[in-house]
Amino acid sequence: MWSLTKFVASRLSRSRRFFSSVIPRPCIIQKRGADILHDPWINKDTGFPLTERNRLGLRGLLPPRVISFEQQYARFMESYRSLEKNTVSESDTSHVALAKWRILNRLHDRNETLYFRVLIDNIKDFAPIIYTQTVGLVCQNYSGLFRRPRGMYFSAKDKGEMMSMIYNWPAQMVDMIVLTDGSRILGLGDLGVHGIGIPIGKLDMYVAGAGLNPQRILPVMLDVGTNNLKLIEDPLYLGLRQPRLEGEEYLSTIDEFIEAVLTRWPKAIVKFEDFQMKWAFETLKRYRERFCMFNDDIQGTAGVALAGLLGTVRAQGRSLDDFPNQKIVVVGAGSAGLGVLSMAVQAGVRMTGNAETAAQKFFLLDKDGLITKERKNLDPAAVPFAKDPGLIAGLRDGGSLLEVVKKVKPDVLLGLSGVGGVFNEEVLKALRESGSNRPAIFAMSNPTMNAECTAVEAFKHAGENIVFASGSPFENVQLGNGKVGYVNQANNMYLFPGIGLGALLSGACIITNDMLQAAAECLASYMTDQDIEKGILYPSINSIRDITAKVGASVVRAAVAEEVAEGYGKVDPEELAYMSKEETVEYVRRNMWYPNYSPLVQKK
Ligand SMILES: NC(=O)c1ccc[n+]([C@@H]2O[C@H](COP(=O)([O-])OP(=O)(O)OC[C@H]3O[C@@H](n4cnc5c(N)ncnc54)[C@H](O)[C@@H]3O)[C@@H](O)[C@H]2O)c1
Ligand SMILES: O=C(O)C[C@H](O)C(=O)O
Ligand SMILES: [Mg+2]
Repeated sequence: MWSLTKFVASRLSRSRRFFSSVIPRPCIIQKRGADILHDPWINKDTGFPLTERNRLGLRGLLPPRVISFEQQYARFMESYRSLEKNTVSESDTSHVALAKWRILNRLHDRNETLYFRVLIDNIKDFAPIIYTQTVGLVCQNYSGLFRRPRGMYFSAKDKGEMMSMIYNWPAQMVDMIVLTDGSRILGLGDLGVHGIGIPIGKLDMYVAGAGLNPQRILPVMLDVGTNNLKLIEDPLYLGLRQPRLEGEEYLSTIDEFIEAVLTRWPKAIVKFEDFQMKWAFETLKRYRERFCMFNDDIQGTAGVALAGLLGTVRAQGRSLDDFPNQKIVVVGAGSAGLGVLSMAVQAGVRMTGNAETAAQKFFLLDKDGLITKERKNLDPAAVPFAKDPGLIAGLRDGGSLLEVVKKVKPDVLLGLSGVGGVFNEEVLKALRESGSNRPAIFAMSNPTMNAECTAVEAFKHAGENIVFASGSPFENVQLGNGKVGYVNQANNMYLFPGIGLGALLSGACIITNDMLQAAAECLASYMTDQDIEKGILYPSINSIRDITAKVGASVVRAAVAEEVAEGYGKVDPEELAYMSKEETVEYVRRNMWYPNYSPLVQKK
């Protein structure tokens, strides 16, 4: 029972926590001298004050002048901006993007505090470089760019050794692991060990967007081989040059890794990222009831898309209850497309109470065209969305996207196919004729070249009245006469930070559908009617910490309501349950790490 004494004690302990987060906490270290300068977690470069230089054996190892954090920051930004200015006329955009990534990565390797501060303050400019889209290019060129390892690598050759290997990670605690096997990196296919760039980029977004402590995150590559022949034949390829493990061999390798992780850090959250569809679904089914994990491509994407679809209904001037009447054509029946449809159906069922009709207005296509009940060898996950061919006259199994758009006359066209340009001029013009008062286009495939269409193409061919969202960033489109076609970035980056932080701070033992649903609904309700009328479905990424505080709090509250919250640190589930909505947001906000130089104290 919740007692008054406990209540007062909890308030006191909360205020103690509050004060301790304002006064910089000392960081206890065991290193000394040059070792400190080579450790990006604690290095301050020329920012070490003289007292610390004396105490830590740094005197003489640095130029004599002490440069303040603000000066270091300004100096970095100046060199970054001058690179930008000097390359503005270069036609090779990928060369410029990689140069920008390199300059940020060098800082990341040297001084994490400064790196994360510049990232947080300039997230809108830097997210497209350290995350989607440049991260795709980085993965494609990984062997050439590799200088210094980051994260951990477990391979098929490490079977039997993973339990001891996990103890090689230098940090005592890990809160969040992002794991990939490199088999479906963005829309770029199997990139093998080069896919490590994705967990690194995602975790950078966790630190910037959710305030996870960078000393408690771990990017992991599970190298089970690659089926990309070009990589296997490349003598400089850094991964295993063998075909991917399959079947039981594959699953037992993942099992071994998971067991090792949970033995060392039983409360770590594991986010699965960019696994090919069969393993994405299989591992989610295998693990989701056993420990705190989620699949970002299936579940994070679904929440962001659902928030955008609900925003679209509002942008069309309809009531939210009208959502189940939206005709939605989804192109791509993979992990992301099926994840989106499943969550949209769950939302429809909640609104109508009718499971039979909830999927009726949703149409699904894969590389072989429209999926109907006549489809042979249909993946079980796609079965609920297979249409009766007689539903609309002229619809047939394998029907092309153009045929489907002409016959169905959808309100929404949503692409998660990984194929650039499939929303071509004809398709977009057919959507314009659909009769929807404000059709929406979600070209969600990444990176930019894999987007189903560009923003300019969408506004040009489907009309100026559309709502547009893409997975990778595009500039807003100038429509003439001062009118602007707004571009939204429908990317799971809006939700995974909040899902992860909410799971961590509630101490959830698993991540439930209700927690994911709460996250999506929170994001959907973030936007004002004025923004939505303009076609703005998602907030600016500049507000990512505020979004994450609210999303994270809704995840915490859902975890408590479902009784899967076990508490975090000294905050027990009862205390979580007692918090009001606002207090929960405050609790999440207060637990976000923020980059400041801490006084370093050497352990004797
Ligand atoms: N914006 C986001 O937040 C987000 C999130 C997850 C995935 N994605 C992107 O979505 C894409 C797909 O990811 P996934 O995990 O579902 O991949 P997947 O490989 O599991 O599925 C791809 C699907 O597209 C279908 N397809 C291929 N060519 C097609 C064509 N010409 N027409 C219609 N369908 C076609 C395939 O049959 C398959 O069903 C990737 O580009 C990925 O980057 C974006
Ligand atoms: O990585 C992204 O930008 C989103 C998504 O997880 C993807 O796989 O494309
Ligand atoms: Mg992904």
